[in-house]
Amino acid sequence: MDEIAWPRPLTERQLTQLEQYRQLLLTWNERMNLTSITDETQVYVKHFYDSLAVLSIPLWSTAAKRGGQVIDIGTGAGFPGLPLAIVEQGMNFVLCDSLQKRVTFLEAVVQELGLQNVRCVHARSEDLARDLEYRGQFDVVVSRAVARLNILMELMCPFLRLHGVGFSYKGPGFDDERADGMRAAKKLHAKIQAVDTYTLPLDMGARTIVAFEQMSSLPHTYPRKAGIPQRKPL
Ligand SMILES: C[S@@+](CC[C@H](N)C(=O)[O-])C[C@H]1O[C@@H](n2cnc3c(N)ncnc32)[C@H](O)[C@@H]1O
Repeated sequence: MDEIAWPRPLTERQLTQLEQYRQLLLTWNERMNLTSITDETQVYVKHFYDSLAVLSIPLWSTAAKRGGQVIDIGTGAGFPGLPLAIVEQGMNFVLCDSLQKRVTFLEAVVQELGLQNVRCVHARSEDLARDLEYRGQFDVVVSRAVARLNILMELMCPFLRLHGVGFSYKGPGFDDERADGMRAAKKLHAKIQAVDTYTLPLDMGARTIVAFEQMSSLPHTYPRKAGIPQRKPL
């Protein structure tokens, strides 16, 4: 994909791993529902470039310097966590999804690409956040296309260490989520630190990443039981 100016220059090895990933995605997509995007250029732009867009946000580097533990909530076919793990091989990634078949696919990709820095976990994030091996253990939490911000923050914040940073990937229309997101942030002791809107290469649309920081420890009542954050958003 020569025509793409990546958020950071990629090595030949990273480009090869992305291409291997694309091919596995398309092959497995024939027998399970992983993505509706199958055109080569669109996979590169709407999945790979979009996943890596966070690398341009200064808070990513700050959080990465503090420590290298990252979790992706509702990763699906691996976005944004897996392209990030390919590029940030010095950081450790947990990819979490509640659907077993997607986790099986991710494990196959991780093995095929020989990635040493990725662990795949089959769980609902509300349950995983009660496990002390995961709760409050991450410098960075990422998530794309899982829920509205006020719901999502309740799923993401419990994984953050003090001053850890969450990055929520949104479509172009974030404005209607802003007020609800701010209200949820307050209850969760988090602060929205940056809202970064960017345009995908080749005019493939606008996207937004919302970055928030965990300012003090999260009340133990969060997250509420699985399903409640979605039914009764903060
Ligand atoms: C629309 S897909 C998005 C997948 C991927 N993040 C992307 O951007 O392509 C949402 C994914 O979140 C997962 N999911 C939804 N709620 C979840 C929860 N509470 N815990 C873990 N995974 C969840 C679903 O199984 C699904 O794979």
